[in-house]
Amino acid sequence: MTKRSASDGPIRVGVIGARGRVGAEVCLAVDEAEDLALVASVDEGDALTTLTDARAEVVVDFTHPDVVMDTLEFCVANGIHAVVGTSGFDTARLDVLAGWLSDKPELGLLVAPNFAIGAVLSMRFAEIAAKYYESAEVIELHHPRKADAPSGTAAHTARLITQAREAAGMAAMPDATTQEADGARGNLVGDVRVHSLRIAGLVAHQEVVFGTEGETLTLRHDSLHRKSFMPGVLLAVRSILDHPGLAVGLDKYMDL
Ligand SMILES: NC(=O)C1=CN([C@@H]2O[C@H](COP(=O)(O)OP(=O)(O)OC[C@H]3O[C@@H](n4cnc5c(N)ncnc54)[C@H](OP(=O)(O)O)[C@@H]3O)[C@@H](O)[C@H]2O)C=CC1
Ligand SMILES: O=C(O)C1=N[C@H](C(=O)O)C[C@H](O)C1
Repeated sequence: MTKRSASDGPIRVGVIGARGRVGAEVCLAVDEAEDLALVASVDEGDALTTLTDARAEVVVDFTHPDVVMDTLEFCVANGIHAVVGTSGFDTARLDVLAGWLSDKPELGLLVAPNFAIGAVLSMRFAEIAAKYYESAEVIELHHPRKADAPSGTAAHTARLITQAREAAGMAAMPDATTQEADGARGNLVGDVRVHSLRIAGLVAHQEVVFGTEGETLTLRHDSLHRKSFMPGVLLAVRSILDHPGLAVGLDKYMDL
């Protein structure tokens, strides 16, 4: 793959999930950006060859956890960089992606649990705070049409906190619960309890609650509109050509 230069013109972008809640916003944002060209809009029922026919250089995927892996296999096989917002990535899936990329080291593949800049910062702040507090739990609140629980952002946040606590050699969190109704204490991701709310009228929100003797710290982020994800998506599309390999989290493309 030869290096791209400014004289090559706008970056050719394909959007997958283009008629969805987030994908439709991505199409608008790409269309409005002078340095980007929306060359393909793909949704359920459309052939992925639409992307290769349109010579897309970068795809942005906001679809569904059940379909995203097949799409990414197609992109990697066809040398298309991928910016992925779709949730549902666990370690096993990330390992599969890394395996595919081993034959295509020049390709960039970003899996970002959340593109809102405040959410990225909030995850970083949670990672920093983790070693100072005995207790930490995550509450994520989303619109009721969301397919997956817990959210990708909450799972990623919980893993970051778990890793930071492990690195600091912290003891288990205090919790005297011995009798528990199913789900009452949430879902355990790593060492962290995650509680998922689905409420009509909401978009995407998260609180991370830390506590220790005599004080608590609450980190809260609110996406009030899906436009909140667009600056991060555009940053990723513009950066991915210079970031070969698999990256998890938009922070990998930021100066954090
Ligand atoms: N990382 C981030 O910052 C964010 C991530 N997300 C994640 O993005 C994903 C999409 O969210 P959202 O936009 O709300 O969901 P939507 O259901 O509104 O959009 C998904 C779109 O993908 C389409 N689709 C389904 N299957 C395919 C397929 N095989 N090929 C192409 N398109 C397909 C759907 O079509 P149809 O409706 O006909 O099935 C729909 O138009 C979710 O996993 C969500 O968690 C959401 C917001 C931010
Ligand atoms: O489905 C959503 O809406 C969102 N999904 C992502 C997630 O699972 O974390 C990102 C954001 O929370 C919105």
